[in-house]
Amino acid sequence: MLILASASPRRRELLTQAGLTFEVQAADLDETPLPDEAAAAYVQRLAVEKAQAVHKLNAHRDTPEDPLIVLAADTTVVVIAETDRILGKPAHAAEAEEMLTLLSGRTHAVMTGVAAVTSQRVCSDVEITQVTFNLIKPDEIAAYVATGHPLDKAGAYGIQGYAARWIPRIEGDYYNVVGLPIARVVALLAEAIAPGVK
Ligand SMILES: Cc1cn([C@H]2C[C@H](O)[C@@H](COP(=O)(O)OP(=O)(O)OP(=O)(O)O)O2)c(=O)[nH]c1=O
Repeated sequence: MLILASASPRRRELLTQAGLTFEVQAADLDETPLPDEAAAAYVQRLAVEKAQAVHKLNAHRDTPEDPLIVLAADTTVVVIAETDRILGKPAHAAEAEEMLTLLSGRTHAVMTGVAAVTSQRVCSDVEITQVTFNLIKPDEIAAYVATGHPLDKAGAYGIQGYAARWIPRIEGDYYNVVGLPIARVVALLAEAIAPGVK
């Protein structure tokens, strides 16, 4: 039995699109980075913690005939400078405007940590996609933030929506930017169920 430990409608859609059958049960965790935690380590740790929390709550449903496997992910936008700047979901409109101003006219990394947890093992990984933004005018940023769409998204934008008009290229997995690197997830699930079998 597969459980997706996520409240994200995008993750649900992508997993369905890839042909998997699953239940959904969101994990509720403190998402504060540890002091000096690198971005890749942070998203991987959160994905593992989400999957482990939901696995624990459902451990009684794990049987040899139908082993329980819990999948979780965490996506963050990272502006690489002297120190990584981690952009999670904006807390309010002013923070969304600040994030989009920072992303305007530069390339950033979108990192998604993914984890698959069974009673036997914890498998996890990080997928990274580089996303390039054109320069965005301040009035365009204000209008986009006013739509409300940036507020539930890491880095204050959704590549799958209106913001696509500012993104001339990406390098890497598109689905990773939307929140779930499908090909990586399918490989991770296979590894969690039967390690070493390709
Ligand atoms: C950069 C980007 C992020 N996002 C979304 C994906 C994630 O839903 C969200 C990042 O927040 P997350 O904390 O990774 O996920 P979540 O809180 O929505 O769901 P859960 O923790 O329960 O799994 O931002 C987009 O939809 N499009 C984008 O282009």
